Amino acid sequence: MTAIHVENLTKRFDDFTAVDGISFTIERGEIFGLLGPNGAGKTTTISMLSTLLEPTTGRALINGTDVTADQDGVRRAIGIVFQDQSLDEELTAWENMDFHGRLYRIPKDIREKRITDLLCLVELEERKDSLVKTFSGGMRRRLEIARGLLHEPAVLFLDEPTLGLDPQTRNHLWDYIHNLNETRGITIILTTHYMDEADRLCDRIAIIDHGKIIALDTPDALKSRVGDDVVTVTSPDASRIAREVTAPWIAGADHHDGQVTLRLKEADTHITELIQQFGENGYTITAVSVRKPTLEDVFLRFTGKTIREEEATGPNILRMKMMGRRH
Ligand SMILES: Nc1ncnc2c1ncn2[C@@H]1O[C@H](COP(=O)(O)OP(=O)(O)OP(=O)(O)O)[C@@H](O)[C@H]1O
Repeated sequence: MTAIHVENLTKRFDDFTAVDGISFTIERGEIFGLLGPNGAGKTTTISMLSTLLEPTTGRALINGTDVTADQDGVRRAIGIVFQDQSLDEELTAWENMDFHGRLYRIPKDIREKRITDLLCLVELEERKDSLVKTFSGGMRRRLEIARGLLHEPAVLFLDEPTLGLDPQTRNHLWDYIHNLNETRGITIILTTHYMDEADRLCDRIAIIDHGKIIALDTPDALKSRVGDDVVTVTSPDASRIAREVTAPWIAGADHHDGQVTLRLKEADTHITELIQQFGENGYTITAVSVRKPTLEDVFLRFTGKTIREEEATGPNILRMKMMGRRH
């Protein structure tokens, strides 16, 4: 059964195209990740899917309901947790939940039971009467997730769910999200620019760059598309190495940041031969590391850039500054 169907969805802000004709389908019960650098178009995409922004062109259906034609219908079917915290600091955890439940006109007895259940689910039941302003970042995120689930949505949107949280809290939140999906069968669509988050949580991932989907598949399939092992060489001669080193067992090379990333078939067998070639050609080598491919390599493979280089590009930073965004 299809939970989300997106066809040629596009969003333009004046002459700037933030989301550029993307199409994909998400099945019920999937955890689907939109992965990409800052400014890639992830938030704009889920803002359109959750009716907060009107698409410029294209179509999106949530549980069969069109996001433009029936906004109320879509809003009933979804829960949203956005990057910017939207809890009322001066209210308690319980009051924040209760207020949300009233907005959705959930009858009192059902509302109270669900609030109790959800506060237990996110392990905040003992703090239900504490003011939100006394909560840590992780506790606030958990409360927001609980609140997003109060009207029992079929689809939950999480925009950068662990942004700015410490690694331990991030790990905890991943467990909650996973658990939610397993026990309640909720379809989850999340945006992230953390590779490890996407890898660990998502059934499938769409990698977005400059408003376009550049790859879409399961994390394992994406990594296997990069194929082979990854050898990273740090060297002042990085660009020469990328150009000059060839062998039948080298599947490709990318040069970035004073490093060369070589994709090797069976690195264990060929690494000595490779290092020998470096010596013969007189390259200066500072460090060599060998590992299995990650989603970062997938991004590099499809865009020719690392996600960090992408984040640091001038136009993105300028555009965000002009918009007064916090990134
Ligand atoms: N209201 C707007 N007006 C003009 N440009 C916008 C607007 N909203 C977003 N953009 C631009 O559209 C592009 C995509 O932004 P979006 O927030 O969707 O990216 P993102 O992938 O979610 O990044 P982040 O990780 O920073 O949230 C960015 O270049 C952004 O500056």
